[in-house]
Amino acid sequence: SQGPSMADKSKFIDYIDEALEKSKETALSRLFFTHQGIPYPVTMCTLETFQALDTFEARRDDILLASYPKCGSNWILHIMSELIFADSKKKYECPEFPILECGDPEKYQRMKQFPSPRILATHLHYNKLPGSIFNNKVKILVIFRNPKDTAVSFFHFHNDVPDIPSYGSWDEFFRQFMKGQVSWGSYFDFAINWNKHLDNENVKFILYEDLKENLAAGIKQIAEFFGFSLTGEQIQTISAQSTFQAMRAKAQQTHGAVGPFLFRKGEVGDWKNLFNATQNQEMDEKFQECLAGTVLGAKLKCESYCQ
Ligand SMILES: Nc1ncnc2c1ncn2[C@@H]1O[C@H](COP(=O)(O)O)[C@@H](OP(=O)(O)O)[C@H]1O
Ligand SMILES: CCc1ccc(OS(=O)(=O)O)cc1
Repeated sequence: SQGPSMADKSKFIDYIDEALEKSKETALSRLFFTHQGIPYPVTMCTLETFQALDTFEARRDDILLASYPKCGSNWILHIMSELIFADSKKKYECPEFPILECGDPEKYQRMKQFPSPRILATHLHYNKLPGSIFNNKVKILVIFRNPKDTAVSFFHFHNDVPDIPSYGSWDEFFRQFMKGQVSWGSYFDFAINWNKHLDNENVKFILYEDLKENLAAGIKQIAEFFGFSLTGEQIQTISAQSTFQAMRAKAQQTHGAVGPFLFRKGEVGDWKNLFNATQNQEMDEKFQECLAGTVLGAKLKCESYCQ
């Protein structure tokens, strides 16, 4: 690849290896701690880091990628680093674990030294982001995926990665997902919260399923939003390097032991393999209750992807 070499993600791999090591000793019943009403995994987040997050100093040219877990954050991270490489010819180094709220409390001090543009990923609800993001008018790309495939991907992540605490069954995971008793809380609360801000001038929405349908078109939109001017050929090159197959082939090299699980199947509609009719109806009703008639409800195109 001529790109920013995800092979140089050693910080990512180190951090994940450490989290997996902690996970080995963590039973599911002890996985979460609650902060401001939201459960987070103790293997990834700490109270001290949340407190330090208030001191994080955003920059106008930071790139914030916001998503609920399993909506494709590693995909978008890769695309962004390729875009930066194409624009600047400088390899994007990933100097910290990219999820803003994960890591040790000193990371925000270290981040002051990193060159712009910095790519920050987050699973936080809009109203939990540090104020400096808004004060500095950081551009935010929000990635959503239909809730049914998101739940199925989340379940597999827990139950397939050997060191991550498993759920007793899909039915058990589904119950907890619907109650919001999973890492980073309820998909639907996350969605309701972000829905109110999708029209903000610094916020751009992108749908996982749309990217799957037309990757080049999605990458072009992302490039335009962040002000990168790329040729059609550059967009095509990045598309070819960002397909599921291309990323999965390098997953171990780029993301370490967890790589093949982070790039598991990459399909739309996998939910049909696990949802039963009752679960399907329950999620449809929850969707209606939380998102019917909203901007986000329409943008998720559930009539195409969740029915
Ligand atoms: N290039 C790509 N194309 C399509 N899906 C991708 C992808 N890269 C990652 N994904 C999918 O995004 C999900 C992980 O999201 P995250 O990066 O936020 O943890 C996984 O879904 P599946 O478990 O359904 O395969 C993964 O396969
Ligand atoms: C161990 C629980 C866990 C860890 C990481 C998660 O999200 S992400 O893969 O880092 O996006 C979710 C749950």
